[in-house]
Order: sequence, then structure tokens, then C-alpha cells
Amino acid sequence: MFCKRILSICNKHLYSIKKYSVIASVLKKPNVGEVAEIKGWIKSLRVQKEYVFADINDGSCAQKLQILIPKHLKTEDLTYGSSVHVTGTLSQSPKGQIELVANNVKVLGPCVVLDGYPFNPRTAHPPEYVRQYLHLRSRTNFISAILRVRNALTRHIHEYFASQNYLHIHTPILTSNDCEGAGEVFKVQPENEETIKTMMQEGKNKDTVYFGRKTYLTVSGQLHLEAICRSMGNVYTLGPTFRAENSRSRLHLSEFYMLEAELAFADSIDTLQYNIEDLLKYIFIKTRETNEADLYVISKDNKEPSWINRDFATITYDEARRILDKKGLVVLDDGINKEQELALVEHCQVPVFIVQWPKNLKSFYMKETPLDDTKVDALDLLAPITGEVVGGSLREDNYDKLKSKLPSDALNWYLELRKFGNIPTGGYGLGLERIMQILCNIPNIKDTLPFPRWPHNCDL
Ligand SMILES: NC(=O)C[C@H](N)C(=O)O
Repeated sequence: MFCKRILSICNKHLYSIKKYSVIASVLKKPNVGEVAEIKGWIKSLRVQKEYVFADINDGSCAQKLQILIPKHLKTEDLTYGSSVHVTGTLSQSPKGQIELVANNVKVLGPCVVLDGYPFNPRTAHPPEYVRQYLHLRSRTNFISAILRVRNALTRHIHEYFASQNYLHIHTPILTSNDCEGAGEVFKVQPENEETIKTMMQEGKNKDTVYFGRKTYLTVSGQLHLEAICRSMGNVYTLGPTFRAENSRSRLHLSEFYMLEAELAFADSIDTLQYNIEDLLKYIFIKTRETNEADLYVISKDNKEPSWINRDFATITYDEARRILDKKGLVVLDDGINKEQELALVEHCQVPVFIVQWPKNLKSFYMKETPLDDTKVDALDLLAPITGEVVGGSLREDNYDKLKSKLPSDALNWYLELRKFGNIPTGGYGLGLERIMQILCNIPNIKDTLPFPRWPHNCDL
């Protein structure tokens, strides 16, 4: 009885939302001769003798649906960019193309190009120009295709981890730890804990002392993943992370999405490498399959990467230095720079894992390499276009060793994870936007997400 009621409510709801069709479904399974209703935006218009031809897109796919509008319908208000509601009959053109012959067209929202609309269909706007209009740029074919690819990529990532029985969790955005210890945190609270205490004692300005301690926007969910991994096994998260790095480069954002996985019982770096390579190949192959048309819109010469069917390379940090030395690219004490990363990828002709890193270049939580206590079992994966795209390590699982390296008492909870039923773990973080750059062949990271944030750019 109850179920029947729910069903009838759902059916009513379905009926009301099924009133119009999305272009992706119409084109996938066209029912020629049937009546269809489409709502979308006009991407181009051609006026001919008896008909106005309009190409409509509704965001559901890269393709546009051609609409034939008989001139006796009111067509004067139709302009490029306006939103329309069209009813008509699906038919097939002599060339086999699916089109909609309209019997009713209603302009929902006119678009007056001369009133400051920044795009027009006859101009190939460069990304730098389009980026000035973050609130309008998803109206361009380029950005809308990118957003669909990003949507599919995220879906395939979740599919991959579900198929491997990982637990998906949400790690906090507000946190009191700087996981990487690089000091690139955005502070949510006043820095000085004494000041906070005094303010609280004086009952002053309660709003600014909300947590009563230093609080940041997270730079990584790793430490929280490790907590869950030590009781529930393999776990991952995909969420926003923040770095207050003063960089406006084509590879940096102040807010970016990181996919982070923590592998339970991982006691060798090869386990991480295998997992990362498998994941990357899966998401690249899948997204290229599901979003071929979008990838073509984004870059006409976007081909399947040659490395898809080859093994990734592995070299140690010291080997990398020697290779670079021979090329005249001397590595300084602060590590391998971007130019050198890309030179290593060029040298190997496939994505390359750099392993066995000097301890002083990496974070406190990484495990020492057996037989060499100056090195840690960490990896960076370098790829074309971006250089570094994944960073990971085995985690220090020895209580005393970790205690001696712990940067702050605020991380005592993290240390305590090694006390009760401890296990070896390892994990990695993969920058979603950098994966998008490689997948879509996009030079600038700011074009891989809807609303990029970078220094002095957070206006909307
Ligand atoms: N989960 C990870 O291993 C990523 C690492 N914490 C980083 O931010 O690079």
C-alpha cells in the first residue's frame, strides 16, 4: 500500500520532469516521426527561403540538434545565444542527419549580442579572452566540452575504486594540520594561539575564534584517510584542497581537486606504482571512449596517448639527477624543477616514476628506504604536459620513528594511529586538474574547471 503510494508520487514526478527531451538521448535513440520538445540555446542560425535553420545545444553532449523553423512561425526574435523551447517532429534529412521540424518556437530568454555578450559564433576566441568571463564561459563549446569531460572523468574514477572495493569517504576541508608542512596553508583563524586564548577569555569577537585554535583549509586529506584505512582497509577521497602558493603559473591553482587513496597493508612502493598506473590507464581509456566528441571539440589533434599500451618507466632520484646532468640540466639542492621534470618525461618517452627521494625534500610522514636512512620510499609520477601529476609514499609506521619526526603536538592523534592495531599503509594524491590537462591536451590548468582560483582572482 505504502509502496504503491510512493510509486504513484514518483510517476507523477517523472511525468512532470519528462516533459522535454535532452539532445544527448534524442540523438542516441532517435524516434523519427515522433513529437519532441527541446529546451536549449541557439548556437548558430541560417536564414533561408522557407526555413530558418537553428543549431541548438542543451549542454547534454557536444552535438547540436538542427531545428528547421518554417518562416511563418515568428522567427525575428531568434538570435545567437538566446534560450528557446521548441516543439516539433523528429525527422531525418536527406543526408541522414536527425533534425527537428518545428511547429512551435518560444524564446525563453533573448540574447542581445550588442548589449555586451562577449562571444560570437564566427570568432575563435582564445582561452585567455574567454577566461575573463568566468560566469559566461560555459556557453562556449570549448569550456562546455571540458566540463563534460571532467564530469565523465570523475564518474570513471568512482567506478574504478568501486570495482576495487575501496571505501569512499569525505575528508574535512577545515583542519588544524598542515599535512605537507610546507607552510602553504590558507589560515581560517588568527595565527597566534595566545591571541585566540586571550580573546576568548575576554569574551571578545567570538566569531573570529570559532574553533579556538589555529585552523586551515586542508592541503591534503591524507592524514584523515590514514585514520580510516587503519580500521576499514582501502579508502579514497576526491575533494577540494588548497595551497596558498604565490604562483600564477599554467600549472597551479589556489584551490584544486585531489584524488587521494590510501592502501591498507601496503609494504612496498611497487604496490602503489601498480595501482596508480592501472587507475590512470583505466580512466584515460574510459573517458576517451565516453567523450570522444568532446575531446575533439577541445583539441582537434587530441590523439590517444602512445603510453596507454606501454609500461610506465621507473628511475631513482639519483638516476634522474645523472640523466639530467648529462643533458646539462644540473639539479640543485631544492630538487628537480619543472623544466627538468619535462626533460625526464621526454627522455623516457612514457610517464616515469621517480622513486627513493632524499628525505630532506619530502614530508615527515614518509617511511625511510630500507638500507639508506637518507632516502624515503616516496614516488612522484611525471607525465607529459604537466610534469608531476601524482605524489605518494609508504607511510612511516614505526611509532618511535614517527614520534621523532612529528612536526607538532597537534598531530598526536596521527601518531596514536600507530599504537592500536597498526598496519603498514601507503598512498598517493593525484591532481584532478593536471589529469584533465593531459587528457584534454590543455596547456593552462585554469581551463580545466568551472571557476578557477589563483592569486588575486577570486571575484566570483
Ligand atoms: N595523499 C597523498 O599521498 C598526497 C600527499 N599528501 C600530497 O599532498 O602530496
